[in-house]
Amino acid sequence: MSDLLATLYPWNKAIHIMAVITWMAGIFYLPRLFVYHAEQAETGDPRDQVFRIMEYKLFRYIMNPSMVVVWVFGLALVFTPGIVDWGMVWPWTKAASVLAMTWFHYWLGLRLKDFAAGNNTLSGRNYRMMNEVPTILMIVIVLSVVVKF
Ligand code: HEM
Repeated sequence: MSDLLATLYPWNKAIHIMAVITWMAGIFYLPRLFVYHAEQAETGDPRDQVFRIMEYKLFRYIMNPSMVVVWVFGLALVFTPGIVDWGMVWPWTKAASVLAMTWFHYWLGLRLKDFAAGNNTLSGRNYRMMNEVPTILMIVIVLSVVVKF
């Protein structure tokens, strides 16, 4: 198994990075959709329906599958011999940040359900502020895996 993971390492990393790109595209875009949904579309308005469809499709068909692929191939990299040294700091900062990113993903899913039920209580400003969360996490993750402090 270890030999197979070592052989597949560059492929697993390539797939991991491709899935990261698509997951992050959704993670950054969905809160922006929520900003405009909260500010520009009253419940029942035709624009409300369009936002609901855009948000649902982005979450269900892009973000959910991408997140699963990121996790599967990320864990394959973790179990590849010689890749992660748990005596260093970077695997811990990366692990904490990816768990927080995953929490953020599910938090967006809950807000999506609020909009779908006409129960959104957050303002455009709230969503703008929450948009900073994945930005900070992404910076910590990339520094962790590239600088490897
Ligand atoms: C969700 C669970 C995740 C796990 C378990 C995971 C795990 C890993 C591991 C073990 C590596 C290999 C590091 C190496 O080859 O030295 C890696 C590479 C990488 N990861 Fe993740 N990762 C996850 C999510 C993410 C996320 C959310 C991002 C970006 C926002 C990300 C960005 C990267 C990048 C850019 C690399 C390539 C680094 C390089 O080779 O220079 N990963 N990941």
